[in-house]
Formats: sequence, structure tokens, C-alpha cells
Amino acid sequence: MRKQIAAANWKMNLTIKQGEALLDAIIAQPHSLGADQQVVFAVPFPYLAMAQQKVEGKNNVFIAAQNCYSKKSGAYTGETSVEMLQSIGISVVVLGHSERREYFNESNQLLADKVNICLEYNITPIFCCGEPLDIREAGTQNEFVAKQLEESLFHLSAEQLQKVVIAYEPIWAIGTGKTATSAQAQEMHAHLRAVLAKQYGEEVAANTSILYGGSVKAGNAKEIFSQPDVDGGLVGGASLIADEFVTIINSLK
Ligand SMILES: O=C(CO)COP(=O)(O)O
Repeated sequence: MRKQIAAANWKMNLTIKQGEALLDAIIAQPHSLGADQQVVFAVPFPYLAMAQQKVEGKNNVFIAAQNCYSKKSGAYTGETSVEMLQSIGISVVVLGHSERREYFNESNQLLADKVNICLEYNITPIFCCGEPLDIREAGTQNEFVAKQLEESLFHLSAEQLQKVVIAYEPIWAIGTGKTATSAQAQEMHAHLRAVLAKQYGEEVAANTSILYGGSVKAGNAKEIFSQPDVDGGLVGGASLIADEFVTIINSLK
């Protein structure tokens, strides 16, 4: 069975004190995570070690980096390798967030390289995809998002692909308060699963977790997560508020 995942993306927010307090408040809540449910916190780099220590020994709770570099090591000032992440116990990395694609020019090819190095080090990539507003308005979002998957993931073997989590985040819904309707989310998720099935077969497609991201909050999480092809969410703003994110975790199916 594919995993149902509530993933927090703190982006570039919070001081370490605020981050610690937020994690403490969320972890203190009694969650009864099922074997197929996971919680992920993608925190800023300087907080990874602190966060990792806090969740040590907690079942199905993981700390993620928000990015990594595509090279193993070397003279790449300011970058972070997957080996470094692995060496502090990190096993999940968010890749290809639309903010990184837009502000840091991350291309599908660069992301293919980043996916490769993550898998080489047994790190789970949460691979983000999603269309901007003009593509949605032109009605070509299905082709646009399929291409992101094809160019960054479809060189992988079926065995490798099964280690990747996909997050569909329509750019027009990120931080705008404008959520895709649950029907829009389901439609795209079903499309992505069909694209995966065509390339890798039904079983691989059925086993791949596809998260929805874009203005998920306590008030809409249950409705969105209840869609058959939506396997949880990647949450920005609402993940910075303990009560909101706890409700989102409890909305996993
Ligand atoms: O980009 C997102 C998560 O990665 C979504 O952000 P918001 O939940 O703030 O819309």
C-alpha cells in the first residue's frame, strides 16, 4: 500500500527557538499514526540536526531537507551534499519546489541529477511538480506536469521510481489562499497516476504516493485528502501553526 503523508514545508521561516517550540508542540500531541502514515518536517538547513534529534526514535516521523546539491562533494561553496544530510540522519529531501525552479532556475535536467544522487544515497526525494496560472488557463496543465515527470524521473527503473514521492503543487494555489478544488486535485492526481502506469505499469503507479500542495489548511485537509488519488499533502503556511498542522496530520486517511 502506498503511504499517506502529511509533510510540512517551513520554507525560509522561523528562528531556531520558534522552530523548536513548533516541533515540541506538534510532537507533544498524541498521534496514532498507522503503519501506512507518515509525518515529515522539511526544515531550514541550520535546524536539521536539532529537528532530527527531536524526532529520533519516533515511528513514521521524518525530518527532510528542502534542497540538496546534485554533486557528491567538492568545491561548491554554499551547497549541501546528500552525504552530509545522510551523515546527520536525514533520509528525505524535497526537490524541485516551484520556488526553487523559479528563483534558482532549477531545470528538469538538474532535478533529474538531484533525484539520482538522492537515490544513490538511499534518500527519499519528494519530487515537486505543478503548473503556473497561464498554463492552467490555457488548459494544458496535464501535458505540462507530465513533462516535468518525464524529464526528471522517467530515466529511473521501476524499482527506483518506487522510492520517489511526488507532490503536485499548482503554482497558482501556493501561498495564495486559493486552493485547487478537491475535484481539480483528484483530476490531476489521477492523470499523474495514469502517466506513471503507462511508463511503469499499474502496480508501480498504485504504490506511488502523490501529495497535494497549495493552501492546504486544517479546514480543507480532510476533504482534499479524502480524494482517492490524493495521498496527503505538502503544506506551507499552515504547517507553521501547531494546531493547524496537528489537524492536518489527523486528516490523513
Ligand atoms: O508550497 C507549498 C508547500 O511546499 C504550499 O504552500 P502553502 O501551503 O503556503 O500554500
